[in-house]
Amino acid sequence: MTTAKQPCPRVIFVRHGQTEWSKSGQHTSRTDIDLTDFGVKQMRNTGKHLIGDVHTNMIKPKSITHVFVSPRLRARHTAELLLESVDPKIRDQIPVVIDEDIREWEYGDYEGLKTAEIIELRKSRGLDKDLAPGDTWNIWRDGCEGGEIHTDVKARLDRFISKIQAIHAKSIEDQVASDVIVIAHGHILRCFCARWVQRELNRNPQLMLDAGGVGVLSYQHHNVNEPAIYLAGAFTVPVEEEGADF
Ligand SMILES: O=C(COP(=O)(O)O)[C@@H](O)[C@H](O)[C@H](O)[C@H](O)COP(=O)(O)O
Repeated sequence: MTTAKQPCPRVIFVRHGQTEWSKSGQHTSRTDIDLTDFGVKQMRNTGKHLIGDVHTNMIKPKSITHVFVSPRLRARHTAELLLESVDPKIRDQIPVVIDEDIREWEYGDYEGLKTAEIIELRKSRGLDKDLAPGDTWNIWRDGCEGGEIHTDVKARLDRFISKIQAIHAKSIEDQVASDVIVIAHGHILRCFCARWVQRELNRNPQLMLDAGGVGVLSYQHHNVNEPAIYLAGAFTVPVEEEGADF
């Protein structure tokens, strides 16, 4: 731990922009669909506001130490759009890593289905008949047939989080700013936030994230052993006089 006045390392996570299936509510994991035209506009605009050198930009390009991206096209396209307005001399120095550990929860047999359709499918297969009245399929508790259950997701996310925390530990030691950007999907990013603060994934962590949504994780007391969800993370006004440029 250090008391130096470097900004505390952060993870800025972004769910990819709108797709036809995020719009319709179909479960999308391996299906490699692209953003809609609106999704493209959404993420280009988010990039301009989020990343830049004026005080209203939350992320300064030089502080970006890594960008981790899900292998799916909608996430990779979002990454390109977010970084589009960064000076190419800086952008070319930023490691952009495609990482399988942050791919979407594998939905298996439920790929492409809406929640109501999954409930019907399971009923037709004789599943869930012992549930209490009003209770239905719940991905957290029940997982996905032919896909992943919460323990699979937990294992890969814990590995992913260790990679980020090693980058951040080094940046604290070197007393340099470090923003890691993670671009992925609805379920996996909610799981990622839950695991960041050591919550189990066998129940709904009750977090919301729309397509195009942005959130921030960091550490209390500038200490990688104290990961925290940064509730005011997206507020762009500097919180201390030092380093403020207005
Ligand atoms: O497919 C999902 C996320 O993938 P991506 O669009 O690549 O981020 C899921 O999050 C579904 O979009 C979502 O769970 C589904 O629409 C069910 O919604 P709900 O029944 O309201 O939880």
